[in-house]
Amino acid sequence: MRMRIGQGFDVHAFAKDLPLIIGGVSIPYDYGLEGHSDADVLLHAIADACLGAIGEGDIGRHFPDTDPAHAGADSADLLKEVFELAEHKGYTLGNLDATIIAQKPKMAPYIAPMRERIAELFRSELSQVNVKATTSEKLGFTGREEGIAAMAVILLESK
Ligand SMILES: Nc1ccn([C@@H]2O[C@H](COP(=O)(O)O)[C@@H](O)[C@H]2O)c(=O)n1
Ligand SMILES: C[C@@]1(CO)OP(=O)(O)OP(=O)(O)OC[C@H]1O
Repeated sequence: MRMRIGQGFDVHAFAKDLPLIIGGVSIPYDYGLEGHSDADVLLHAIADACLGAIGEGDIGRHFPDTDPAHAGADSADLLKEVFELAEHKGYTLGNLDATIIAQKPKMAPYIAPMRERIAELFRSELSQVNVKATTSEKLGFTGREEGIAAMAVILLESK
């Protein structure tokens, strides 16, 4: 069996009057995240991890933020395309683990639906996907509630 590991990291800034979508799940909150796409910071970190594992660069290379075609894109569609690239190379998901770094809002109620959505996008079992959240104890840009960061590690397997 061949195994490939990848890691990803992403940050988006909060802005008023935008929807907050993380891990493909809409979270009711006073602020959303700014971006060229729907700014789903978690799915972007996971997409970068997946692209890293297959040696295919990063999300900005595949979906440039200068391309109007991706304006307001649903990041689930972008991640689906990224994983299809991995599938074409013969890979399936081994497992993935991700962390959302956010002072607010509380992610705990949304972790289960995020895992379900991500497992669905990777055509995998729930047990292969783990999502965590942490504050940064009020330190740094996440602590000042200026934005949200996410990181992900992925293991892809091929027979
Ligand atoms: N935005 C967040 C941040 C954290 N959590 C949950 O709270 C636990 C404690 O967080 P600390 O940063 O104080 O260690 C953490 O383990 C998460 O379960 C959360 O739901 N949403
Ligand atoms: C996803 C893309 C493309 O719409 O735009 P953003 O939503 O700004 O997100 P980012 O994490 O900067 O990654 C790459 C982009 O090209």
